[in-house]
Order: sequence, then C-alpha cells, then structure tokens
Amino acid sequence: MLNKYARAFFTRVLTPFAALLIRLGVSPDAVTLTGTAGVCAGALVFYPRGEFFWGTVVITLFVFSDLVDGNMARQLGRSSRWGAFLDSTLDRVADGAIFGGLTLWYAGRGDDNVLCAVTIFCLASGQVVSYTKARGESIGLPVNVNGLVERAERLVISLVACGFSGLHKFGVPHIDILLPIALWIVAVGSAVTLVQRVVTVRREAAEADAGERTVPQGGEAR
Ligand SMILES: CCCCCCCC/C=C\CCCCCCCC(=O)OC[C@H](COP(=O)(O)O[C@@H]1[C@H](O)[C@H](OP(=O)(O)O)[C@@H](O)[C@H](O)[C@H]1O)OC(=O)CCCCCCC/C=C\CCCCCCCC
Ligand SMILES: Nc1ccn([C@@H]2O[C@H](COP(=O)(O)O)[C@@H](O)[C@H]2O)c(=O)n1
Ligand SMILES: [Mg+2]
Ligand SMILES: [Mg+2]
Repeated sequence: MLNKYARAFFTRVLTPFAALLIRLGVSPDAVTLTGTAGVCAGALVFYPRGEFFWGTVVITLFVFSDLVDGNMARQLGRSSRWGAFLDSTLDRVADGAIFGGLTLWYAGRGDDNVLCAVTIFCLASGQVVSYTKARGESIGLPVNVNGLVERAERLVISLVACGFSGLHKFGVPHIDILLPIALWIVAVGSAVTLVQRVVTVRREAAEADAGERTVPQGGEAR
C-alpha cells in the first residue's frame, strides 16, 4: 500500500537530493552500501542496549537511502540488474539488523522470552515474504500480489513504534507499550502476507503448468 501511494510523494521530495549526490559524483551503489551500513550500525549499536529513540533516529536518517539509490539510477538512466540485485540483497541485511537488534534486547536486558520469539518471527517471516516473490519471479511467474504488509509497512510500523517507545527513557509514561504492539502487528501481518503470496504463487504455477500441458511447445492443443 505504501509502496503504491507514498512512493510518488517521496520520489518528488527526494529527487533534488538525489540530483545533488549525482552532481557530487556519488554512485547509486555507494548510496546503497552506505545506507545499509548506517541502518545496521544504528540497529546493532543502539537497539540491544534499549536505546530505541536514538537507534531509530540513526536508522531513519539512513533508511531513505533505499529510495534515493533507485532514484539516482533512474535519473542517470543507469538502472541495472546488478543494482536491483544489490538493492534487494542489502534490504535483507538491513532488515536482519533491525529485527536482530531488537531480538538481542529482548534476549538480554529486555528479558522477555515471548517478545524475543515474536521478534525472531518478524525477522524470519519478513525474509520469507520477500523470498516468495523473488523465487516466484525467478521461475517465470508474475507473482501478482503484494499482500497486506510489504517491506515499507514492516519498516514504518516497527520504526515509528520503536522511536516513540524510546521516549520512555525521557520520562514519557507507558509509551513503551507501543513496541510490543507493533511487533505483534508486524508478526501477524507478515504471516497473512506470506499466506497471500503462497496462495497466489500456487495458483499462478498451476495455471502456467496447465497451459504448458495443453499447448506443448511447437505443437497444437490436445
Ligand atoms: C518523537 C518520536 C520519535 C520518532 C522517531 C522517528 C520515527 C521514524 C519514523 C519513520 C521511519 C520510517 C521510515 C521507513 C522508510 C521506508 C523506506 C523504504 O525503505 O522503503 C523501501 C520500499 C521498497 O523499496 P524497494 O523496491 O527497494 O524494495 C523491494 C521491496 O521492499 C520488496 O519487499 P517485500 O517483498 O519484502 O514486501 C522486496 O521483495 C524487494 O527485494 C525490495 O527490493 O519503498 C517503498 O515502499 C516506497 C514507499 C516508502 C514509504 C515511506 C513512508 C514513510 C512514511 C511515514 C513516516 C512516518 C513518520 C512518522 C514520524 C512520526 C515522528 C514524530
Ligand atoms: N544501486 C542501485 C540501486 C537501485 N537500482 C535500481 O533501482 C531499482 C530500485 O529502486 P528503488 O527506488 O526501490 O530504490 C532497482 O530495481 C534497480 O533497477 C540501481 O540500478 N542501482
Ligand atoms: Mg533502493
Ligand atoms: Mg530496496
């Protein structure tokens, strides 16, 4: 949903910044790599210590690089298969760091086995949701479904809740309840999305296989 409705807005806002980076001689790949390094640093330095506010501030500063890199590549007319591969692969690394950092908190000083398990589920299910699309497309299917909770939703729900929960350390009472609520929402939403994508791939695969059986290559329909 965000990918559909918010992308156009962020493209307009970020285009001048992307153009500036191009004029400075920065490459899209450098932005992809720097953005991922920044997100990983923010998540793995701050989250395991329960510094949710500052961790989220650092991550937010870097996570938009994921919209800037593609914007730069398109402005340069240099959108490439390598760029698409690098972008998606490093998305998985960044997601792993965000939910990994939260997992380390709940496994350590946050000391909550249930939320630790929910966070691991968010991490694993998010990666599998992305995999379903990549694998489906790699076997030649359109995978015409995005599902309830795509990556943008997973990030926005988790990061907004994390940032606000971090205000608990500055004396705002009860606000830390937002993070567990968000994690449960992302976990359930990812499970639903996974089912939506698997069902779609199953239908598309059955249709494609049936089409191949009725019309053999170079032959007439039986
Ligand atoms: C006092 C309060 C403290 C508050 C602290 C700050 C709060 C932080 C708030 C928000 C931060 C949100 C940032 C989220 C930005 C997300 C940007 C992003 O990375 O989007 C990427 C996404 C997809 O790009 P790709 O095509 O490269 O990705 C593909 C896709 O992800 C596939 O995913 P999947 O299959 O898993 O579903 C992958 O398969 C594929 O491999 C991958 O390549 O881009 C978009 O979707 C575009 C839309 C971006 C929308 C961003 C919306 C941000 C909106 C609101 C921010 C709210 C701010 C509220 C702050 C309140 C503070 C007072
Ligand atoms: N280093 C990069 C990064 C991205 N691309 C291209 O942009 C597409 C992704 O666009 P986003 O707006 O989602 O970042 C990607 O599929 C590539 O075509 C690139 O070429 N080099
Ligand atoms: Mg990108
Ligand atoms: Mg990306």
